[in-house]
Amino acid sequence: MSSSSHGSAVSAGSVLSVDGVSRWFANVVAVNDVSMSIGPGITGLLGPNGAGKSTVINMLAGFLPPSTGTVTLDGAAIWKNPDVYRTIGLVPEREAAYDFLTGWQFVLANAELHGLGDAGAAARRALATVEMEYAEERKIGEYSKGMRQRVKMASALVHEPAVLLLDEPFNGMDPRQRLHLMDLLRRMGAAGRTVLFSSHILEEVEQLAQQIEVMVAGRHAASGDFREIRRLMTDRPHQYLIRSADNRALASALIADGSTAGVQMDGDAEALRVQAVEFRRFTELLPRVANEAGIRLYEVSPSDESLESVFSYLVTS
Ligand SMILES: Nc1ncnc2c1ncn2[C@@H]1O[C@H](COP(=O)(O)OP(=O)(O)OP(=O)(O)O)[C@@H](O)[C@H]1O
Repeated sequence: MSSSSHGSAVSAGSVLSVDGVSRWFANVVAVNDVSMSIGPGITGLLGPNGAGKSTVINMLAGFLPPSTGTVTLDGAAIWKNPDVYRTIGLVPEREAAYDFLTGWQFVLANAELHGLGDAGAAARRALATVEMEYAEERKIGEYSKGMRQRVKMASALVHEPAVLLLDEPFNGMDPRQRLHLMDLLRRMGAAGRTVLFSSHILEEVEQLAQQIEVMVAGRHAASGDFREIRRLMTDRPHQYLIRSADNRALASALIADGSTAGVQMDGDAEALRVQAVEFRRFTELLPRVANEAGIRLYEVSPSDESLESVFSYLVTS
């Protein structure tokens, strides 16, 4: 189905605003003074597990009130505002336990819950959008992970919302299902919808999102397009583990050059741990210094490349 077939019901240009929002559960601060604005097109909410992504999405969907601050859609408070709910669709992370229903029954029930005039037509349209008509008579319990995701998506789309929120939608999907969903979300974004999806996988977000919001440990760590986020990540200091024919000589040559922030010897000079000041400069510097000193490099591997270390760099910088 082409995106233009949804066009009429989409009030293009919806903007979600999170202003000075914190949310705590007993003594756990899940979201800590976060402000962000999410406009039309596709935005990725990136962060490691426990960063507070689901909590933000649940507040944006009207499932959870903020403890302090405001969450609004086009200026209207979202919490306890049924008018706003009518323009928001949520694809939750958790699997709803409706395995005994067929895809058709599940999507139709959602259309009826929304009180849509012609619930049958709305359910048919939503199932066609996610290309699930072929399996609509089968029970959800028999669906693959990707099919479940699509049927959840259809039920979030029955009322043709201007805003679509998806919590970790690519979790557990195979590459083909992932491409299919990406294509679908791109069409939603191109039709003027405000699409926000969460993920802890940078590559996923890079491929799809024009705008990226990064969260770490409840805080808003960075915001921008993927080039800006990439730049923040590659400009940060990097640690490398290096083995060479003469680690001591290489250490002195690197220290003499002054472009490294620190050089440490591991064990009995079996390896070097080098703190590079800047990624690009270091990748040019290291082979040059080694070459000039006549030292053969055996191994150069990044030692702090985990996503968490990248995120914590962003959050402390
Ligand atoms: N209902 C709740 N009761 C108590 N603590 C909660 C609740 N919801 C979330 N938290 C806590 O808030 C923090 C943020 O959780 P949240 O689920 O929002 O993170 P997330 O980024 O979505 O992570 P994940 O990808 O693992 O779901 C975590 O420490 C979590 O344990």
